[in-house]
This record gives sequence, structure tokens and C-alpha cells, in this order.
Amino acid sequence: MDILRRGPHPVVLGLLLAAAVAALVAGFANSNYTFMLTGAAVSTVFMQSYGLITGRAGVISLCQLSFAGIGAWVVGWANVAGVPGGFTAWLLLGGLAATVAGVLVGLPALRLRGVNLAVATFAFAIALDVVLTGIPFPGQGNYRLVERPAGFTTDSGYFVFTVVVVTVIFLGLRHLDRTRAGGALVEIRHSERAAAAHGISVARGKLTAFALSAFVAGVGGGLMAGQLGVVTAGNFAAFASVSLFAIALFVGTNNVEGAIAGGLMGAVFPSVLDALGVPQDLAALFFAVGAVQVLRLGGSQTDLLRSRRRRRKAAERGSLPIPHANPKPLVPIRLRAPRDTADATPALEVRDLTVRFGALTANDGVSLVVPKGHVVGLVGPNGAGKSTLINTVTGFTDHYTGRVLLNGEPVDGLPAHRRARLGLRRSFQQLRVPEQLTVGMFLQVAAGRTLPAEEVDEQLALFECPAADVPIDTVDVATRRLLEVAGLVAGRPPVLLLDEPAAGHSGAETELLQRRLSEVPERFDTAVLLVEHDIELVRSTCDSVVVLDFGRVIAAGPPDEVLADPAVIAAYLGSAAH
Ligand SMILES: Nc1ncnc2c1ncn2[C@@H]1O[C@H](COP(=O)(O)OP(=O)(O)OP(=O)(O)O)[C@@H](O)[C@H]1O
Repeated sequence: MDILRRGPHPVVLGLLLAAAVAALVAGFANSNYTFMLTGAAVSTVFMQSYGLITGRAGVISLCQLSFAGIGAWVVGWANVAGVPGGFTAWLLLGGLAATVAGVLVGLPALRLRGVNLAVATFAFAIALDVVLTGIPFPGQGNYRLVERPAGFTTDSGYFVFTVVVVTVIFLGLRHLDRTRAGGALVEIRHSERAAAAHGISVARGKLTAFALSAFVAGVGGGLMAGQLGVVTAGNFAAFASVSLFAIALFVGTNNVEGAIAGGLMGAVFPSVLDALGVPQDLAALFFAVGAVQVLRLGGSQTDLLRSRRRRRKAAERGSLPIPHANPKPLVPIRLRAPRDTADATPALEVRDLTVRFGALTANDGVSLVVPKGHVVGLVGPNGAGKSTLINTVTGFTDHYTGRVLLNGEPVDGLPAHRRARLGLRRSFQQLRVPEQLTVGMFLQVAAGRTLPAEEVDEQLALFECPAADVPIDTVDVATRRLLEVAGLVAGRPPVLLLDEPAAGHSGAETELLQRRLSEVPERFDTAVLLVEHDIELVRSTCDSVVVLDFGRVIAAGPPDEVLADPAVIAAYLGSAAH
């Protein structure tokens, strides 16, 4: 959002420049080059589609060219049938038809991941190959060429048209990247569990990615039909989808430069190999090796380059800018006496919760209450069952007996993202903050709502996090943890469960967390269940403490009393009798 305030982004300027260069190239290049460059622009659209489904949402799809084939088929049909509106309307029609296919493929694919998803989408690509070979493209039999848009009928004119379409798609993608929906896709790619904990429906996110990417691929297929006049099933073969997927994975087509580079590779490489007399299969092999390299390095070429550049800039800039604000703590550290839990209304109630993993009982009839306006500590030695309790309460473990009530209403049976939306939010012991987002975008994704810019700045200042436009991969781990808490409380959930939020913090960071946690109930109207090994943090922030050992509650009550209990001390020393 800061970027918006500063005016046109370099990417927009770059795209305008690209359009100008396209016009120049179209004016001066010979027809062979123009044809090849138009192919590269069409390929760039395919890459944009991979950038959506794989680059952003992290979903493997090996059938993007099949969606393109559907788009091309519809454009061919509209041309033959004389559908009014002309080529641009046909393109949109082709995109929409591909979207329907995207949703149909996406729905059964939602429960699949990794290799299984690759196989499922590839099976669809093969099936469509067979279908398209059986049903000729409209116009294929009688060479009825697709009519290009008025004003762009020459090869050079059509090249400019394709660049305009590519540019419009880039702008659309850029807009998506700046919305919470775009941030949600990136979080799904990074960690489906974290996304669900932020109230994001992973299934709906993936389906949206399938639909959008199929639309873009369908438009690309339609553009190809306009370029070639007549297309055949061979233009959209399943194996070509796999090659393009490998290129997309290698280059990183969620980035503008990656999509353009991928487009150029997809279109130009085969011609280069032809000119060198090298078999085409080698191109696929080359890109497959590149894709394996991505898995080894943990990122595409453009992602790695961008990340390196951001880190270098951050190092040059020194310490990260913290938004200017002067938040006044509502309550100084533990100057306030612990709140009295006796009469408070429960925000979260856990009744007789039992969770078993085979023969092991991780939670054994646990009952506890987190009253409104309170911070409750949940402590116990390693393996006592604290994380299991958080996982179960928030819907990440569904094999349990007992009840979980939020504001008096049972939430048992609801999946994690539904519980999160109702206001049961959590953090994870293992940090799950996606590095690809900016600080401000993550804050909004974690909050589960779009926050006004001023609120984002205030919240970041309150938790002493860097400014909204700072990329997360330049932020240290302890600050990321603070950012996670900042985002979660910004959503003002009725209940927040924090799993060791101070892990890896320095003394100063723990002190900041201590201040903020003490204020959370009043400032955000959020009750907190705090799992923490730092007993001083628990003592200074919690109104009451529950102690677990071997899955059972062994003590509960005011912090000073409970933490001085000999049974609790013995449990921590590992000598409790059971
Ligand atoms: N998915 C699982 N499958 C099998 N056993 C599990 C699973 N998750 C947890 N456990 C076991 O349940 C017990 C409780 O684990 P849990 O992680 O809840 O403890 P904890 O109190 O959070 O420990 P720590 O403080 O080390 O995080 C442990 O014995 C653990 O090995």
C-alpha cells in the first residue's frame, strides 16, 4: 500500500516500456522474427498461467496447455459461427470456457497433493489430447482462418495486440498480489496449516487458482489460434504442458521477468535447437534438469535473484525502518494485579478433552477455561500435551473426545479454517511466516481482514516491526514471531492460542512481547491461552496458569500459587509420581 502512495511502480513503467518496444519491434523486425516474438508473447501468457497456479498457489498442474486448447477451440468455434463481438470477445469466451474446465479439474484435485496431483492433472491433459484429436478444431477441416481483431490483422499488428494482452494480464496479476486474496494464495503455497489457521479455506484458494490460471491459459490458447489462424490438437499436447511446467518451475513465472524469460524460452528455444540441428527432446530434458535444480535450491531462478537483491539492499540500508508511531501501553508490565477469573464469562471452554495417538494418550480428560479479557498460561514439561491441546482446540486434530466451546457455542466437527473464522486463532511453535510476502501483506493475511493503511502502520509500530513494504525475507526470525502475533491480534479474535511465541527471542524482544501480551485483552478484546516455557513471561502476563503433565491437568490457579506448587516443580524436574 505504501507503494501505491508513491505513484507508478517500476514494474508498470517497465510494462509500458515493453509495449513501446513491442510497437518498435513490430515496425522494424522481419516477418520471421515477428512470428517468433508473437509466439514468445503467447508463451508468456502460458507462463503467467503457471505463475498463478504453481508460482503463487504452489499447486502442481500439468494440464495448463489443455486449458489453452479449450480456449483455442472456443475461439475457432466463435470464428466459424460468426459470434458477434469480434476476436476480443471470443478470447474472453475462450478464457471463460477454460475457467469452467479449470473448476471441473480443480474440484476432484483439491484433495490431492504433490505427485498424486501431478498424475491427476496429467491424466486430464492426456484425456483432452485424445478428445481434441477426435474432434477437429472448428475451421481445421476447411482452413477457415480465425479473424484477427480489427486494426491488428497484420503479423506485426497482431504482435502488438498480444503484447497488450500480456500487459493487461500482468497488471491484473499485480493487482492480485496486492490484495489479501493474493497474499492468501502465497500463504497456501508456503503452509496450508498456517493458511487454515488464518481462516483461509485452502480448498477454495486452490480452486480459485485453478479457475484463474485456466482463464489465463484459455486466453493464451485463443491468442495462439489468432496467430496461427488454424490450430490442431498437436499445439496443445500433454507433453508440451510438462515442458512448459518445467520451464515455469525453473525460471519462476510468478515474477514478471520470469514469465517473460519463460515465454521467450518456450518459444525461441525450439527454433534455436532446430537451427543447431539438436533434437527437440533435449529441450525438455534441459528444463527438467532445471526443475530438479529448483527443488535442490528451494526456489526458482527469479525468486532466488529477487531474494538476494532484497537481502543486499537490506544489508546496505542497515537496520530496518520501523514505522513512526508512539503507541502508549495501556497497562505497564504487571503493575496491574492478575484479573480475577472466578466471575468472568468463558471465551474458550475445553471440556474433558482426550486425544490418543495409538497407545499414547497425549491429552487425558483435560478441562480448562479461558475467560474473556484474560491471559491464561498453559505450561508443562516437554511432551506434556500442550501443542496437542492447541492443535485439537483449533481443529488441526480431529480424533478426540470431549468438547470445545467458543463463546458458549460448540465448535467440534468444524474444520480448522472455520474455527479460525469464528475467532479461534493460533500461532505455531514452528514459525510459518511466508518469506515471499511483505510485512504489511502478511499482517493483513494473519489478521484475516483488510486493514486500513493507518491501522497497519500503528500495529507494526506497536510490535516494533519494520514498515509495511519491507519484504519478510529481510526480517530476522524473532521479529517475524512478533509480526505473527501482531497480525493475529489485529484480527481481534475472541480467543488467541499462542504456542511458544517467545522462542528464539532476546531479552528485549521478550520484554516487548510481555508488555504487549499484558495489554492484548484490553486493547484487542482478545482472550489468550499462552503456551510458553519462559516461566517469567508466564508469571508476568498470565492471570491464571494451567499445568499439564503426561496429558493431564496437575494444577490450575493463580500464577504465583501454581508455579510454587511442589507437584508442578517436581513435574518440571521430571520426578513427579504418576
Ligand atoms: N501426530 C502425532 N503422532 C503421534 N504422537 C504424537 C503426535 N503429536 C504429538 N505426539 C505425542 O504426544 C505427546 C504430547 O506432545 P505435544 O507436542 O503435545 O507436547 P508439548 O507439551 O507441546 O511438548 P513441547 O513442550 O516439547 O512442545 C508427545 O509424547 C508426542 O510425542
